[in-house]
Amino acid sequence: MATPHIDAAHGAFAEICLMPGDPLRAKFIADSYLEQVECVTSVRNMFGFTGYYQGRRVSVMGSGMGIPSSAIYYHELMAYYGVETIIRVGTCGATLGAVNLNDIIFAQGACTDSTFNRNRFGGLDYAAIANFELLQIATARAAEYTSQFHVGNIFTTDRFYDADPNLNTLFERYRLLGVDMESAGLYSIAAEHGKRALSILTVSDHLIRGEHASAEQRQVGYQTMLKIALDTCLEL
Ligand SMILES: O=P(O)(O)O[C@H]1O[C@H](CO)[C@@H](O)[C@H]1O
Ligand SMILES: O=c1cc[nH]c(=O)[nH]1
Repeated sequence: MATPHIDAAHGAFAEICLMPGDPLRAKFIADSYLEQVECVTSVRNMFGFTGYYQGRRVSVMGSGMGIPSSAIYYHELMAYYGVETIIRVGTCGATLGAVNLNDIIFAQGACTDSTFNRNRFGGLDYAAIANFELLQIATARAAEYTSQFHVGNIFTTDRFYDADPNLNTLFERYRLLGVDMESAGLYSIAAEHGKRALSILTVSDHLIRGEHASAEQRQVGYQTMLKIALDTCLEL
C-alpha cells in the first residue's frame, strides 16, 4: 500500500510517530533509543523507522523542512498508515530575550505567514493548536528533566532567510516564544484527520542575540527533548 512518498507496508508504522525535519535525526533517534528497529521507508532518503521504546511500539520519520514538504508526510501517515499521534521533535529560533539556546519550547499554538491553513479553511484564520492531552503529559515529563522549558505560542514561517527584521519586534510584543517552519501545518492536518499532534522544539538559534548551534548538534543533540517525547509515548 505504498503512497507516492512512503513505500512502507500496511501496518509498518506504529500509532505514534516522532517527526523531526531532518531524516538523519530520525535515524539517530531510531539508532539511539529504539530496539528491534526496522527501516520501513526510504523514498527520497526520507527515512522512517519502527521499533520499540521500553516496550512501546513507536515510529520515527523525517518530514523535511517547511509546510509543503512536511504536510505530505503528515497527511500520508495519518490518512493511509494509521498514525494517530505525531510528536514533532524539531529545532527553532528564539524570539524572546527570556528564552535561551537549548531551552525547550512546547508549541501550544502556532501563528503563521503561510497561506496553507487559510487556503484550506475557507480563507479564514485557523487557530492552530496542540492536542491538550499530549501537551499535559509532555510538560509533566519535561519538569522531571529540566526547568529550562516554555509553553506558549510560536510562529511557523515559510522563510528561513531574509525575514523582515520588524517581525522580531512584533513577536516580542505578542510574546511568541520561537520560530519554526512546520508546526502550524501539522496542527491543522491533525485536526482535519481527527488525530493528535504536538510540537516540541529545542532552541538552536537566537534570532535577537545572533547565537547558533552547529549542524552536528542539530542532528545528534537535543537528547532532553527526545527523552521527553519518548517518555510521553509511554503514557499514550
Ligand atoms: O530541526 P527541524 O525539525 O528541521 O526544524 C527547523 O529546522 C529547519 C530549518 O533549519 C526547519 O525545518 C525548522 O522548522
Ligand atoms: O525555523 C527555524 C529553525 C531553527 N532556527 C531558526 O532560526 N528558524
